Amino acid sequence: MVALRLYPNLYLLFTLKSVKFRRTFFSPSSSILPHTKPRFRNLSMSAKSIEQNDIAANLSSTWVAQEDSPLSGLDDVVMGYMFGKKKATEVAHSVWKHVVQKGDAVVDATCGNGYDTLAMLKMVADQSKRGRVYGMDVQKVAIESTSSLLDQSVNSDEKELVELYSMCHSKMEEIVPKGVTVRLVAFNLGYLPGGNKKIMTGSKTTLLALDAAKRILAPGGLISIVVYVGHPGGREEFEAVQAFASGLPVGNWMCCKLEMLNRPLAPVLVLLLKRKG
Ligand SMILES: C[S@@+](CC[C@H](N)C(=O)[O-])C[C@H]1O[C@@H](n2cnc3c(N)ncnc32)[C@H](O)[C@@H]1O
Repeated sequence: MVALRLYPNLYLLFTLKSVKFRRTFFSPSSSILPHTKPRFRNLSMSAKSIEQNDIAANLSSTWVAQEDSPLSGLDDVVMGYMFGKKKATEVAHSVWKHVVQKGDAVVDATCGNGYDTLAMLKMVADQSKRGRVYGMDVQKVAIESTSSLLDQSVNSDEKELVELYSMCHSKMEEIVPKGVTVRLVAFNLGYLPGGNKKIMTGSKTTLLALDAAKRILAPGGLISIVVYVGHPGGREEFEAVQAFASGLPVGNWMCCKLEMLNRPLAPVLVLLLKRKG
């Protein structure tokens, strides 16, 4: 039930898009994520303010998944993104949480300062010590930065689950042992924040790495790519990623992107889900 007072078009459009996102991308009937069963406690909303931010706050507090739902939290972060309050990387982390399980092996293809590596480690680490994060970056300084962030943030048992390599991600198959089930390969493209902006990912190696990721990814797994279009070469790289994603066979892959249409320089999140066999 939706109570419309002011800005009815905006309100209604938002609601329909949210439903569409949930039903198409995380359809409970989908074969890729059988453990996802979205159940929503309360779909009723009331617009008490004419301010867009108030509407956003209203929506996020009322349109919530049940705490025991595997999709708990994802709606809020997607709505936060739509209202300019959450970044593409935050949406990416939230999606990862719904795909990655404790004990999984995952790959951080662009470690940078280690924030993604740390987020992945938290998702896979448990008492069993089976989880693994394979992280890589072409820059040694990035690997050092990642290692230092892990030292500050996790205990030595958890850190042991991470393997860091100073190398190009196009060679990821050389470090992930054959037979390991990789649930997530994540790319956060571009240059190292606070580092040398001339050293950045490029279309050619990114495409090679995406091909490698495709080969090592387990059915039901996810390739997540945050693409920055605002720097020189960024738009071309985005187009290469988009062409790669568009060419994946629909029988085996579900591919989508999250893009701000009226902020052409904002990062774009591209998600490639490999269907289960
Ligand atoms: C935007 S940063 C990654 C941010 C990082 N994930 C984080 O959480 O801080 C992009 C990184 O990609 C790295 N990079 C560039 N080309 C690469 C390549 N061919 N293989 C692996 N890493 C690469 C850069 O050195 C840079 O550190």
